[in-house]
Parts: sequence; C-alpha cells; structure tokens
Amino acid sequence: MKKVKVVVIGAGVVGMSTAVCIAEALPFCTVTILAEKFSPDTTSDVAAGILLPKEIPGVPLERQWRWFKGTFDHLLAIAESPQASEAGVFLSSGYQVFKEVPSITKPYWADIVFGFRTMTDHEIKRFPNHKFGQAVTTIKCESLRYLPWLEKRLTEAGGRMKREKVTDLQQLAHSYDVIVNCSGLGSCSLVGDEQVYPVRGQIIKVHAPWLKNFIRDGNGHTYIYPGIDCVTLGGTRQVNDWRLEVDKDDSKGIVERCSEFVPSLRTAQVLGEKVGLRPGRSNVRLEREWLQVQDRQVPLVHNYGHYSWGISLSWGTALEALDLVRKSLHEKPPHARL
Ligand SMILES: Cc1cc2nc3c(=O)[nH]c(=O)nc-3n(C[C@H](O)[C@H](O)[C@H](O)COP(=O)(O)OP(=O)(O)OC[C@H]3O[C@@H](n4cnc5c(N)ncnc54)[C@H](O)[C@@H]3O)c2cc1C
Ligand SMILES: O=C([O-])CC(=O)C(=O)O
Repeated sequence: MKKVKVVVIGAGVVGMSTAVCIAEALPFCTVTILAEKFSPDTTSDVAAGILLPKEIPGVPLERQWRWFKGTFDHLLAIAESPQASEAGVFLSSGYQVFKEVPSITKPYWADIVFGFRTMTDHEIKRFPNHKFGQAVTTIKCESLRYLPWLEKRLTEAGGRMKREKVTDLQQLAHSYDVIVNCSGLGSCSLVGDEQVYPVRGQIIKVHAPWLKNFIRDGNGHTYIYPGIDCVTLGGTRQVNDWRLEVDKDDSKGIVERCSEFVPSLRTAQVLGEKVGLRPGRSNVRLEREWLQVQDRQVPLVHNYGHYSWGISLSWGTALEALDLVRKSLHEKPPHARL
C-alpha cells in the first residue's frame, strides 16, 4: 500500500511532539520534519521547561485542561521511567508567589498537578513583599535533553528530519499529502499571520546545587528553577523585541530580582546566558484548513502560537493535531463534496 506522506514544519517542542504523535499512531504515514533550526538552536531549547501555564483567554477552559492533562500525563510516565534522565523530565516542587491576591486563586490545572494548595501564612512570610502563594509539585522538562530524545523516538518510528527553510506551502503541497505547520514565530512570515509576534525572554544558568525547589513570581517576570545540571534564573518579557543577543542590563536585573528571593544567588557562578523569542499570539492556532493546489485540496493543520506555554501544552496540542490529521485522511475536502 502506498504510504501517506506527512510533512511537519518545525523542530521545536511543538513540531517534534506532533511529528512523534503522528508517526507512532499512524504507521501507514511517512513523517518528515522540515525545519530551519533543530535542537539546540530553537526557542524551545531556551525554555526553563516548567509545566505551569496561565489561562489563555478565548480558548475554552475544557480544551486547555485537555492540552495540559495530555502533556502532564505523557511527561509523568517518562519521569517515572528509566528514561527520565536521558529525556530530561522530572517532578519539581516549589512556590508561585503573588504581590496581590490574583483574580484566579485556583487555576484550571490544580487537579492535574500534585499537592496543589494555598501557601500557609508561615510559608508566605519567607517572601515579605508577597501576600499570597501556591505550593505545587509539577513537572520540569528540559528541552536540551528532551528534544534529542524525541528525535530518536521519531527516527525509531520511521520519521525523517531535514534542515530546510520552507517559504512556499503551495510548492510543498506538490510533494506531500498532509502539511502540519508547527513553525512557531516563523508563522508570521510563512502563513502571513499578523497576530504572531515575538516576546523576548532572557535567562541565566547558574551553579547553585543547594537549591532544590523552584520559586516563581506570579507575574512571570522572575523565576528560579533548579534543574538537572544547573539552576535557571529568569527572566524578561519584551514584546515585539527581535534581539537575540544577550543584554547585560537584563542579566543584571535578573540576578538582582532573583537574589531578592534567594540572596545566595548574588554570588552564584554563571554558567551561561541565553535568549529566546516566544511565539506570542492571543491564543494557540490549532485548526485545519484546506490548501487549494491546482485541481486538488491538501489538508493544512496549524499548531502554533504557544507563547509562554509551549512545553506545558506540547503533547496535548500534538494529540489534537494528530486528531485533525486523522480526520483529514477520512474526510473528503469541501470542494470534492460539491
Ligand atoms: C526564556 C524562556 C523561558 C521559557 N520557559 C518556559 C517554561 O518554563 N515552560 C513552558 O511551557 N514554556 C516556556 N517557554 C515558552 C516555550 O519556549 C515556547 O512556547 C515553545 O518553545 C514554542 O515551541 P515551538 O515548537 O512552537 O517553537 P520553536 O521552539 O521556536 O520552534 C519553531 C520551529 O519552527 C522552525 N521554523 C520556523 N519557521 C520555519 C520555516 N519557514 N521553515 C522551516 N522551519 C521553520 C524553527 O526553525 C524551529 O525548528 C519559555 C520561553 C522562553 C523564551
Ligand atoms: O514564566 C515562566 O515561569 C517560564 C516561562 O514560561 C517563560 O519565561 O516563558
């Protein structure tokens, strides 16, 4: 039987997860990833990798719940397997603290993570500038390990990877039966989506093995995430800022703010600094359209615009993209139904 040719554009956490989901679930498909950049050079490689999303306005909560649940359960199974260390996935406990009591005190994912609770007065006293906090055990997924591990899994499932910048979807549709667009920020030029914009984020990796629990300021500007090889300090959220160079003033600000939480960080050895451009969008675009190519219509599934929550929602959104691909193979295109 002739195999169905699927191409996935993008090799960040969204593209890799989507490609693995399709290749493993639909063995009658050959899956090819085309990407301009692979690990360790994607935005996903810069991510701290904590699973702690915020509500995305305009997306039904039940759908967000599914995206997060799908990701959490998938990564939990890895965290509890002998592959956890190679894949860079582990349980991580800590606090999210707020200067003012937030409007949502119990997020939609409270029943998915472990041990979610409001911090006690005794605990919050450790953070004198903060009034309210949440204690939680969630998952940390380190892309620098996780992406190469997913690449291996994709190859084992028969998938292929090729470095290539895609500029013309029509052209691509001549060679493939299904196109899946996971190009993140690249979607602003690839599909002309004017709703996509960069949100620059800078982080610092430090040697501070004495820190075991994470601390995140509820506004998402300051965070301390202990990881496997180092502690990630962040961050910045600069809207429409395309600079990929490290900004020394940003670094100073990050150390300053993190040291207010943990003074010993002031003298921690710096191991590296990184910048990533988050694919900003008011909501994730996860839908299917049909591309008219001469006399046929090719399904084009979009899965991009994950902003600050790409790791947190990666597997769940990949599962939904897989559903759209599966449906497209059974449905007749609207044009053919006439
Ligand atoms: C500092 C920082 C910290 C973060 N921390 C977290 C966190 O703790 N938890 C969390 O959930 N999220 C976090 N994020 C957000 C997360 O990194 C993003 O949401 C996620 O990386 C988006 O993944 P992606 O695969 O869509 O995009 P990317 O990783 O940017 O991948 C896009 C892929 O598409 C390819 N591409 C683009 N255009 C084209 C084209 N025309 N042709 C071919 N290939 C193309 C690129 O080369 C790349 O391979 C953080 C982000 C930053 C910057
Ligand atoms: O906000 C966080 O905790 C980490 C993150 O997702 C980001 O910087 O985008």
